[in-house]
Amino acid sequence: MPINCWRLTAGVPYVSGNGRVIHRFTSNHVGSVLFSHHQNSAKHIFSVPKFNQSYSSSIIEEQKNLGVASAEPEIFYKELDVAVRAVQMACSLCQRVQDSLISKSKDQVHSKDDSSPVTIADWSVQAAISWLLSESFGRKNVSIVAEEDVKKLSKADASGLLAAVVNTVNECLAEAPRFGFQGPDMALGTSDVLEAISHCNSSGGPTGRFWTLDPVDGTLGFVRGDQYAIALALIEDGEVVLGVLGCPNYPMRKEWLSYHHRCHRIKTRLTPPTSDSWHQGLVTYALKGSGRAWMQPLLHANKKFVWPNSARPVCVSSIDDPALATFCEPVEKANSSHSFTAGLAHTMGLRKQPLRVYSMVKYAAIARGDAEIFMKFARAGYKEKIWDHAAGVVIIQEAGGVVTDAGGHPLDFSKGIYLECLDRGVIASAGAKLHDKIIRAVDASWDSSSL
Ligand SMILES: Nc1ncnc2c1ncn2[C@@H]1O[C@H](COP(=O)(O)O)[C@@H](OP(=O)(O)O)[C@H]1O
Ligand SMILES: [Mg+2]
Repeated sequence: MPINCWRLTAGVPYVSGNGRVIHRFTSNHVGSVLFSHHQNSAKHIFSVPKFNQSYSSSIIEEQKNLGVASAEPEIFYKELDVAVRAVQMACSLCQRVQDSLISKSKDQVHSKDDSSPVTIADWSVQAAISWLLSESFGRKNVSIVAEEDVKKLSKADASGLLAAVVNTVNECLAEAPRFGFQGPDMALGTSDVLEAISHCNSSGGPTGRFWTLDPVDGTLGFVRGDQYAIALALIEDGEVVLGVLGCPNYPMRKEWLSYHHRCHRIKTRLTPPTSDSWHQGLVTYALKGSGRAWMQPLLHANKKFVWPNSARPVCVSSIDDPALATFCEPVEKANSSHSFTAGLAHTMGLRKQPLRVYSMVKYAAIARGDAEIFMKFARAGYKEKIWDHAAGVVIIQEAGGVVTDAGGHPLDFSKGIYLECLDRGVIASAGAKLHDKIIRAVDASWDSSSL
């Protein structure tokens, strides 16, 4: 018998120190733990982390009340709980940095070796989430594939930048108790922050459990004061088992998605927020196999996070007539061919203007029913990264939608950091009928395209 399984007995609840039921194993769970390769998962669940357990138990109860999960995905409740609260914290961090970018100077935007933009928010979110996951589950149990590394931060001339990152991480972690985490005993030092960022150096693969993190997806949108997302997913044996997307500027009304963020702010002022605080930003999430996806508003300043934090289920659109459907795509034509999608739209009879939005907010838009189709066709040779899709894929699927490559195959998260073998592009849609039409249209147009 694998270590740590001695506590497992079918049907017997594990009761936390405060007497609340944390986890009730069914015989299936015993089986899945005993016979999976992940003996650590038992330890993972039963170890007493440096983490407020009342949140763990309350998510289970609240999620059951909300009907989020049937029996099977129960095993990932704690991971989901931690992931949602960590992404909430990251949203708060990013909002502060974006506000300062907009109101102060643009010299806070830096270039990576590949010339793509990066800001202190990218490194700070990666450090903060890495630290929170390690504190919650134990450092050696946490493997993360993430976008940023410390190359630029470690250069001799980057001391100011590094100090700003350390400061931002500590500001964020100072808020940990509000989100149900125990913060660090004392402020993290430079080496702690660099270590937390570098810890995200997993390269994924077909077996085992690892997180994917895009700390600021759509950095271009972020620095332009527009849409961006924080994307965290958990992958086990190549399958995405949970996804969380923080969308701090996701507007209440879908029409506002295509406006510049400044315009959205003006609109928000014109239409005052309602009492349930959905006016700006949300976190959307799903557990694989639960048949439900959820969204909840960002936590208001000074409020304490309490599940379910006004969560509501989200569902894809029921529109299956292309003439009524909206498709969304990247803002930058360098990231996806606008001319190819315009041709597809024409072939399929899509009449509406495309909704062009930065980042994985597009996945949230499909899951919430604000648009029916998302298409991305990158230039030949570009390899999609797993952190740019994992969280969004499971959220759309659990909200009732479909995500495949252009050949109709599921995206394969088991091949390392890239979506290797991706056939031409990524397609997400609200349902099978629309999906089939897109795939047929791609087949009909591909050979005459320049892609
Ligand atoms: N040439 C390219 N082709 C396709 N995708 C690209 C690209 N260059 C960057 N990207 C990816 O597109 C993401 C932005 O998505 P979108 O274009 O939908 O806003 C980027 O995420 P980051 O901003 O996290 O680097 C990056 O991963
Ligand atoms: Mg990205």
